[in-house]
Amino acid sequence: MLSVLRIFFNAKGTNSWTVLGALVLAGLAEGIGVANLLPLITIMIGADTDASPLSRMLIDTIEAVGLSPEPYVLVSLIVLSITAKAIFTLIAMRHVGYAVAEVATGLRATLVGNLLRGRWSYFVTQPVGRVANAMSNEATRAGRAYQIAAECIADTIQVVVYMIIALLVSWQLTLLALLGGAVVVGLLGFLVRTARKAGLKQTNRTRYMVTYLTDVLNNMKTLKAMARQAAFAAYLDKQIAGLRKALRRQVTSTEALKSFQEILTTVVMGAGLILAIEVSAIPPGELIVMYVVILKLVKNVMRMQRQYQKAVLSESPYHAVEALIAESAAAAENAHGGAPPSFQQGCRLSAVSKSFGEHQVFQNIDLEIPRGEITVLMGPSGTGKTTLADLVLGLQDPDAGEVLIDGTPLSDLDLQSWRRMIGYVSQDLVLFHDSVLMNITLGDPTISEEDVRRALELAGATDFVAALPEGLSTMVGEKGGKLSGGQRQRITLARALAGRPKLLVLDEVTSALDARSEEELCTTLGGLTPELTILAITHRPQLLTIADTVYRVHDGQIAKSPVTTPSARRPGEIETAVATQSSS
Ligand SMILES: Nc1ncnc2c1ncn2[C@@H]1O[C@H](COP(=O)(O)OP(=O)(O)OP(=O)(O)O)[C@@H](O)[C@H]1O
Repeated sequence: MLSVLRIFFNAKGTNSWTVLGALVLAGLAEGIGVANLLPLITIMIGADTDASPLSRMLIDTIEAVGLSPEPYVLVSLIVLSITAKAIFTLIAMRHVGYAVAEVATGLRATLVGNLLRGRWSYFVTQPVGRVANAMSNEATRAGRAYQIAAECIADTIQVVVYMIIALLVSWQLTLLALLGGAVVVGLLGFLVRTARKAGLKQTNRTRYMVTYLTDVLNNMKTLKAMARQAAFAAYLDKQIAGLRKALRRQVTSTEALKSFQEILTTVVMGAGLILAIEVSAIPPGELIVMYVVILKLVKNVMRMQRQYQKAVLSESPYHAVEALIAESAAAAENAHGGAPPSFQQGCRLSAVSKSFGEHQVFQNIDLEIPRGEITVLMGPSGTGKTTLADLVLGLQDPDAGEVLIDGTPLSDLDLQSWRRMIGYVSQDLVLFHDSVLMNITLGDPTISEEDVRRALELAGATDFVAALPEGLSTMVGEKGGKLSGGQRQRITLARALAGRPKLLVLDEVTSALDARSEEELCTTLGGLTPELTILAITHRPQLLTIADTVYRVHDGQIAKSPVTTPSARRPGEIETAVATQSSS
């Protein structure tokens, strides 16, 4: 029950105290209505109204407000009370309705915010499918969990109200009824536990399945090309079978609870009635009212248990989203200073060391990226070139040493402003499933169509974009699948240039281009300096022809490669440099 209360009171964007207040008022109103049945029935059967303390108390109250305890007064009171109960319940559930939407959207908004603020190192450990599942399926179920928690609490309040009324009529019979109820609840408790397990299984299986499916879809071309779908399909079938079993268990356990409750309640109530008639000396009027009250009480206890079963069934998605929110909040990017960045001299890495776990990528390295020049990083695969770029972008933090921008540590600068000064082309040629235009502006309203056309021109993409069926509005397909690798590369370069950056960071920007396009692009890039500063990572020789400085990354160290500036370059120098790096 604690977990249900936690969901009810902790869910953000809800007005749980108002809901609780309205539910308590609804419970009280219903209590007054039902309690008035006692004097009504007592009068109707001509029994002594003084026989029960509750009956006497109600009649005294009615007389104290100047009314007489006539049947029409009592019936009117019952009608008024039940109407009030319905209105208060409606008020509570209207709030719950709003809250359900708030919980589902609030969880999503918090999760998105946390993920966007998260460290890159955290993000790369997160399967996309897990996040997608949390955003869609789990958040929706979590919103519903709030509603069920509220309904469960409403039922609990009603149980308490009926218990008080029953106690006022006969505490002995009430205790007997509660004992019977507790036996039924206890006997059927295993069905609640089964439902909880089935709910958890559904949540976990769905998460695994969506995560796995996302990976399969991302790699569909490779799987199809080599006809390797069979193993993946078998794994998915297994997960689907597990999910089917969990869903079947949920329905079976909820239906079984309902049916067993009905049987056991009838037995307990029957036994209780016989006991009351045979053993107790309760007057008939009171006995009828008592039966009505206790029947209601037991029914409410049973409904409360069914509602509780539903609540535990739906608590796992709520907790799953909460766990992801807490995890992503803890993985927020380190707080940086708020100093505005400038880029007049350039960027420098000073005595930087960086490890991933036990694996030391760099130890005490220095690197200069002077403003207005082209700095190229080369070296064998896996030696840390991308990690170096990530340090400059602030996506990774150094373990020791500093990244300095115009002499100021990056940790003192406003990181977002620094990144707004950068144009970045990543190694992955993945585009958004959207138009060419959207893929270039990334939704930034400050980038004009003029900026886009200029960027396309610089990236050598104007002609092929113009030839697309709908030009800039052409949809590029999933991950840009309707474009060739080279075309995607030009779009990503245009995207990097569209925001008129001060520093361009290019990770293997020519890898998908043919020799002629690569040469053309290098000429274009050479022409962008000195207005623009370029840090480029490459395995290919062409970029070296325009480089001012070439660094070779190797064995945790970085060294200036003996390649001179373009103007002083000797024949064969580039070929030697490339041969040295690929032989490492
Ligand atoms: N987030 C990470 N967690 C753990 N290890 C990582 C992470 N990122 C990179 N590495 C490791 O750090 C090393 C350097 O990786 P990096 O991607 O920087 O190499 P690279 O020189 O750019 O390689 P390539 O030329 O193949 O792109 C590799 O051994 C890699 O496995």
